[in-house]
Amino acid sequence: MSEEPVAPHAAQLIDAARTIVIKVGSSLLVDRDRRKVRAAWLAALAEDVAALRESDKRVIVVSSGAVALGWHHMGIDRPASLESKQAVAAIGQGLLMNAWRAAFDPHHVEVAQLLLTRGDTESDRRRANARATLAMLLEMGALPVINENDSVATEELQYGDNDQLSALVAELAGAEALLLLSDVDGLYDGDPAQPDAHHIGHVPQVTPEVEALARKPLEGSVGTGGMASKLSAAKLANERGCGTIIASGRPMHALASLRDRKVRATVIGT
Ligand SMILES: Nc1ncnc2c1ncn2[C@@H]1O[C@H](COP(=O)(O)OP(=O)(O)O)[C@@H](O)[C@H]1O
Ligand SMILES: N[C@@H](CCC(=O)OP(=O)(O)O)C(=O)O
Repeated sequence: MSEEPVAPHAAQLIDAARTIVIKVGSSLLVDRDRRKVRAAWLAALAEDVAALRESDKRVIVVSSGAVALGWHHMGIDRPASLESKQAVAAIGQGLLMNAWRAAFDPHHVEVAQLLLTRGDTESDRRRANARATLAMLLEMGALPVINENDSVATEELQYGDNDQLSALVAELAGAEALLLLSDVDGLYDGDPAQPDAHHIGHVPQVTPEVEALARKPLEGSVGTGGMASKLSAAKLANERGCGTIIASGRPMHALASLRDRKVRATVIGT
């Protein structure tokens, strides 16, 4: 008699990994009403990341938020053109790094900004450079906080969104786990806002049927790409042997709760 396979929990993937990439979306970092960083939330995440590092894991952060922070800071409407997004990103990126630095200061962790464009991971020479810098930062004990170089990346140089970037960073770093912290606790078989939608705990492989579950991003959301881009990032990471977790970063200490198996998530590709 064959036994039903037990779905792996996200905590297992994190425990087994030596290197973990954590992607934080704009919707988590930016308080839209107060038009600034959710500092208390970020401080709680920093505490969890510091604990993860203490358990001998190498951690890399991919952080969104430059565009949303820049635009909120300037008190303007959401920018529509590429140039205006690039301009507000140049304002927001500094604010974003200030927030990460303030959050990690109590833990005596140096944060290191790394801004990448598509060209940095497409050419062999530049990929090798980025990989070497990343390895050196980790050796120094710094916490790399990576974002797309929004202010210079024109369309042909763009990754498009940070979900894709985080999968490429996972490859650069040889990570075994990619954690996509979002405003939703994983993949659903329908609109997650509807009570009849079911949570999917484990996706062994991103097939076209799985991809078809992703719905269009909501009007007015600060995130980019929605669930479709998370699934495509997961597929890319899986192809490189890196398991992916989509989890909610909404609650305080979301990472610790995940490690303690107090919350659910979607594990993809293991
Ligand atoms: N099948 C689905 N399951 C879960 N969430 C989905 C699905 N389809 C679309 N979504 C949407 O994807 C959103 C997460 O993506 P996004 O807004 O880009 O967040 P982030 O800022 O974290 O990158 C969720 O808020 C949810 O509304
Ligand atoms: N590089 C952009 C983020 C783009 C992006 O993918 O945003 P999100 O969907 O919130 O992860 C920024 O810092 O604003």
